[in-house]
Amino acid sequence: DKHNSAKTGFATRAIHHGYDPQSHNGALNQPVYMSSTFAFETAEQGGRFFAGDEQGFIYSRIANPTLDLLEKRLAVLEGGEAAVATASGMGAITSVFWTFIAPGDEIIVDRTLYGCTFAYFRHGLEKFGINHTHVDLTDPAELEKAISDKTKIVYFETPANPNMRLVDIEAISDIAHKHGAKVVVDNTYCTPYLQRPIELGADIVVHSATKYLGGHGDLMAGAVIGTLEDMTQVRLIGLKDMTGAVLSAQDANLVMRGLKTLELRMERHCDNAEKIADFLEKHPKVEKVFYPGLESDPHHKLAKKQMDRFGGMIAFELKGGIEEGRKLMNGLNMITRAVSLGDAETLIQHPASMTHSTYTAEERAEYQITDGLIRLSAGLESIDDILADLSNALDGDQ
Ligand SMILES: C/C=C(/N=C/c1c(COP(=O)(O)O)cnc(C)c1O)C(=O)O
Repeated sequence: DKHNSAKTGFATRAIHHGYDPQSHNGALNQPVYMSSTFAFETAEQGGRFFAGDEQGFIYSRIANPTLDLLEKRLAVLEGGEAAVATASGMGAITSVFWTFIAPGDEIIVDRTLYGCTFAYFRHGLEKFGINHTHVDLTDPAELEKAISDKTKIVYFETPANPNMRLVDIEAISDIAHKHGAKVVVDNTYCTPYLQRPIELGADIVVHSATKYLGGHGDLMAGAVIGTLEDMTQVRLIGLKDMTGAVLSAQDANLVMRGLKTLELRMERHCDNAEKIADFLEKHPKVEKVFYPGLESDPHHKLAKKQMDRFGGMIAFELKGGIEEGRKLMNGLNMITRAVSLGDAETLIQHPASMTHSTYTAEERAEYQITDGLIRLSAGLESIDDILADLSNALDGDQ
């Protein structure tokens, strides 16, 4: 229909792509197919669907019409050919690796990863004889040194959760492709509104749609975007047989509702984060702020090159380390002490003891996740209220 073209604007595609109300009794909102299985017209048709000789819905662990529309939208927004929706971000990540990796394969992963992704490599894949090497991918020369023709996948987040380090997607992809490795980028922190790794050379993008894409803290979901060939394998091997991490039709519908305001929300997340980062950088009790939008940030130049704006995530350290950090977090009234990110509510947490507690203290030190680091997800509240809450917690009499 008229909105299938990738040439329309981001918000138009997020709202209209792949759906024509006239094909659904005029229903403006897409129907939610709460159906686990699908009827075949004839026994022969069922056989043709299973054999792949004819396209049709069989069973919702394989595909579902509601998920199909979400997947079409995510693919067109990320600039990929196809997508697979999953029940969580970890479901997306593990479905990719279980599809493409076998014992003896080598993978190269960045030093800084979300805690459970780190645990999957360190305590999961290692049990199955997959050799993974942590490389500081913020320096492409380090990848050049570590990669070999046995390397199957190069994996990273940019900006990295939680310390906001950036990886040059184009430079890393060039090196990885010289050795025949697939580049998998976790684009959760940016969303395709701010950054499109496939346009920069990545092969596969994964998301925790639990975060900005859903955007209202009311669902768990994930997504994988890439070529039709790769996504067909992720669907039929990784998702169908290896993880079963199937997203419900109801939550797929909620993710699509989130997508309709993604452009609006990311603009406000960025507006608020820029003001918060500026406030923190100027505050006498703050030791260091990690935000790619700050001129002082070592990754600022790369951020301007590969990100359209600088995102809603901030990391910072107070003078006096985690003791002062805990006092700050406990002194907040509106800003919420909670893990996760990308919600309408501004969230604050302590990675070393929470989202990244899967690392040992030595690993955290080695992978630049300091004990004093605080992570803040800038929400959509009125900025004056956010700054007043932070200011009171920093300076107020506690
Ligand atoms: C509590 C969860 C946090 N993060 C999660 C996360 C996942 C995993 O996504 P599910 O939680 O499985 O949807 C994947 N990729 C990235 C960059 C993430 O931040 C958190 O950091 O606060």
